[in-house]
Amino acid sequence: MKILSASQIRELDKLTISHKPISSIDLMETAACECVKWILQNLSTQNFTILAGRGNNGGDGLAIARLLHNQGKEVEVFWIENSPQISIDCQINHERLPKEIPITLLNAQNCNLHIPAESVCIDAIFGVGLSRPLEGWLADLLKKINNLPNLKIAIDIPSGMYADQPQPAESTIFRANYTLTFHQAKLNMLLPQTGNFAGKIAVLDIGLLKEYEREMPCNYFLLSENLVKSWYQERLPRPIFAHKGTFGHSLLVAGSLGKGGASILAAKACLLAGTGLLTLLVPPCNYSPLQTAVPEAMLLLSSAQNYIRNDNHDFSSFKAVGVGCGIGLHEETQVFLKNLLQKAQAPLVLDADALNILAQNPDWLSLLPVNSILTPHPKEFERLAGSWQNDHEALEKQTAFAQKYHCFVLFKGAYSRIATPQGKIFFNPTGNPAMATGGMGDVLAGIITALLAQGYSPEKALCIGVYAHGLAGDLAQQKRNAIAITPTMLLEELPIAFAKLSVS
Ligand SMILES: NC(=O)C1=CN([C@@H]2O[C@H](COP(=O)(O)OP(=O)(O)OC[C@H]3O[C@@H](n4cnc5c(N)ncnc54)[C@H](OP(=O)(O)O)[C@@H]3O)[C@@H](O)[C@H]2O)[C@@H](O)CC1
Ligand SMILES: Nc1ncnc2c1ncn2[C@@H]1O[C@H](COP(=O)(O)OP(=O)(O)O)[C@@H](O)[C@H]1O
Ligand SMILES: [K+]
Repeated sequence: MKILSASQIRELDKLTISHKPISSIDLMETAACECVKWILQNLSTQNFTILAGRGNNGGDGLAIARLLHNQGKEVEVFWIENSPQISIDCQINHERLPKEIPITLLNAQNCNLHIPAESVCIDAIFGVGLSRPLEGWLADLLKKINNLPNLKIAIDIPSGMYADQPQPAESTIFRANYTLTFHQAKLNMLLPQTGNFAGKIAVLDIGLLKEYEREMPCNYFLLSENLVKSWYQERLPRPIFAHKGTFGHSLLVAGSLGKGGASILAAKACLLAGTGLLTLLVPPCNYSPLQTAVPEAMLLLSSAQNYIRNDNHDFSSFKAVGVGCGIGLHEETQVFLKNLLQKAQAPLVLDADALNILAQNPDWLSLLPVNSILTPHPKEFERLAGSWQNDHEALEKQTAFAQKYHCFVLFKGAYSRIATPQGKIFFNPTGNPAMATGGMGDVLAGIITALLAQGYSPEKALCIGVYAHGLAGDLAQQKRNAIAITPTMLLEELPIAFAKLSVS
């Protein structure tokens, strides 16, 4: 699914209104109905406080107030005089508001509000029409509301957040628990500096015409379950006469003294993600735990006791190579990596210390085989590509890096994003904060390597792997409503995540 800019969304709104038999006021009604449907399905609360502006986002808010009132909910409205202009559809919805709903006008002179603690606070002040940062009494009002303990829901986008522009530092933004957004998530909701303000995102379909969307140029996409399923199922069902050789032989180069766990996690993930055969190149110090924890894996041993060195092993039979989890930065390990980059015949996944070694030897980036996959977390990416002032600059750096070195760059975190050498960015919707525990990335590197070994293209292996990893993380988190999950808990759910992707 495309992540359009605010101006493209407005254009799509207009095209829908002019080509579909629907007026703008009816489109607003649809949007409000979808919000109310979501609220009734997800919350049992009786009281609602609506903060409405004077643009179309405010119009949505006033329509939501009416529809909630019609459902027997206790509703009160604060109408915020942010501008002398009132949009036509907002005015119509103001006139449609039942008299029983108390409405208070808030402006610079009168900006006191009291919201009962049990009331859900709905933000319909500004939508994608925000044209400048919030200032003065409006900014103060939002700060005051942000400090209240009430459950908060933003309509379309939290007020004060730009949809797709760099957010000025120190901006005041409504801090939502949930954002009910129309048609698609907006770019800034998926980026670390602004995304926290959106809370959990629910995308509501309001029937904007998809055929016009197809024509709109766009480099940003959100991975959808359907797309990932269709890619994953390209190599399913497994043939009846399949054998272990059918699904590729993976090599994982992982581990060092004190980091043997990384190789175990990556190895287990690689096996569960379906590699036919697995070999690990490890230092002898990790030998016994690995043989015990992962008896399915074959081992090649480094000639150095505690780290990996360049021993001129023959890697020609491997279909995919994952390198980096827990390998450390020993100079001989660095020589090994350089040699691997020069001789690699199979697609490569570079994670963790393989990336840190590259950051220490930037000349070697030119040795990266075309279409290699790099999986940095933000700190690792900063070491590779330099620091950034804001999320949009980080996005540009990620895109430029992938294009310059003709590689795939996964920038990990919430809404992990994948940059392709062609300049596209895919955001991943699965995963959750309970996954912020050490070793999660090792599991992911093992999964992606296994998918490459099975013959998926680097782009598809990466997208499927990231989506399935997050899905397994969601299943593990939901099972126990856990605040934190371990990589081992995620591994238990991995077969279920892949099973979900196997059915249409
Ligand atoms: N048919 C449709 O199109 C549909 C649209 N839908 C809804 O419309 C929303 C977009 O509506 P919108 O374009 O009217 O803009 P909106 O965000 O309400 O605000 C504009 C107003 O705010 C003002 N303003 C801006 N910044 C300000 C600031 N910092 N401080 C103070 N004022 C500021 C600005 O004033 P101005 O910049 O002109 O001074 C103007 O008055 C969209 O998010 C969705 O919720 C749905 O109903 C589906 C159908
Ligand atoms: N808040 C979050 N939401 C979604 N996914 C997360 C979150 N925090 C961490 N993850 C995922 O967990 C993994 C962490 O990887 P990484 O930082 O490399 O871990 P490690 O180096 O400990 O193995 C990434 O795939 C990341 O996307
Ligand atoms: K809003």
